[in-house]
Amino acid sequence: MIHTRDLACRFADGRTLRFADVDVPQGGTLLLRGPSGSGKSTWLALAAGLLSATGGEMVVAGQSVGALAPAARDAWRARTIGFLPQRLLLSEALTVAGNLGLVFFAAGLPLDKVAMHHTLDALGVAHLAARKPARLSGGEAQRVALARALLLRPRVILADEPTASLDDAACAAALTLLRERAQAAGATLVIATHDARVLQAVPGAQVLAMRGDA
Ligand SMILES: Nc1ncnc2c1ncn2[C@@H]1O[C@H](COP(=O)(O)OP(=O)(O)OP(=O)(O)O)[C@@H](O)[C@H]1O
Repeated sequence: MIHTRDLACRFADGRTLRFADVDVPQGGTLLLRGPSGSGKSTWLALAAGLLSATGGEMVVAGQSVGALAPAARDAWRARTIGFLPQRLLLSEALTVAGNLGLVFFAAGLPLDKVAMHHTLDALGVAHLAARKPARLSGGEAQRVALARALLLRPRVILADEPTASLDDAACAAALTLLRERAQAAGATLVIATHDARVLQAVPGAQVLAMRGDA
């Protein structure tokens, strides 16, 4: 679940973004919509505890994010949030398995090779475990990044522009995959997008429309 009240973020230069309240039940889907610069990435960073709100409250998976001390926030994020960034940020120096292994390291958990295999297998990419990211297709790399986001069964999945630069067929496939996997895990799904196709492809989702009134 995600719940916000009077959420605001003031930057060092004095500009302030204010966000409308949301109440998303566990397992629900929220679309963050708005033009470039309207605050979608900022909202995601607040939800992940990567940025601190300067006003209001944000509760994610039962935790008031602002109430966590920085070190506790890192551990909480690693165990609670699955992040699918726009640029997938796979380490080119590591294999697919190595990239997934970093998730356990970040969460302070022992490596679980069985969970890694199951998660990759559920996304149809277990056979790529020994490959380096440079040898993956765009679609394969996105599945690997999604596997990395889902690995610890996060309560919340944050996806930043997951359909940017995808053609219509790939866009539909990516959204179906994202929703299916979120549903299977019972995770709350947040998709930040300015892609009009996403709104049609995710009927019934809550929408937070941002105007960018910084
Ligand atoms: N550190 C910062 N200091 C000052 N202003 C900032 C800072 N970070 C972001 N902003 C401003 O806040 C606004 C929202 O930025 P944000 O990246 O959240 O928008 P966005 O909707 O994700 O954009 P895009 O779709 O282009 O990624 C923009 O006007 C941006 O310039």
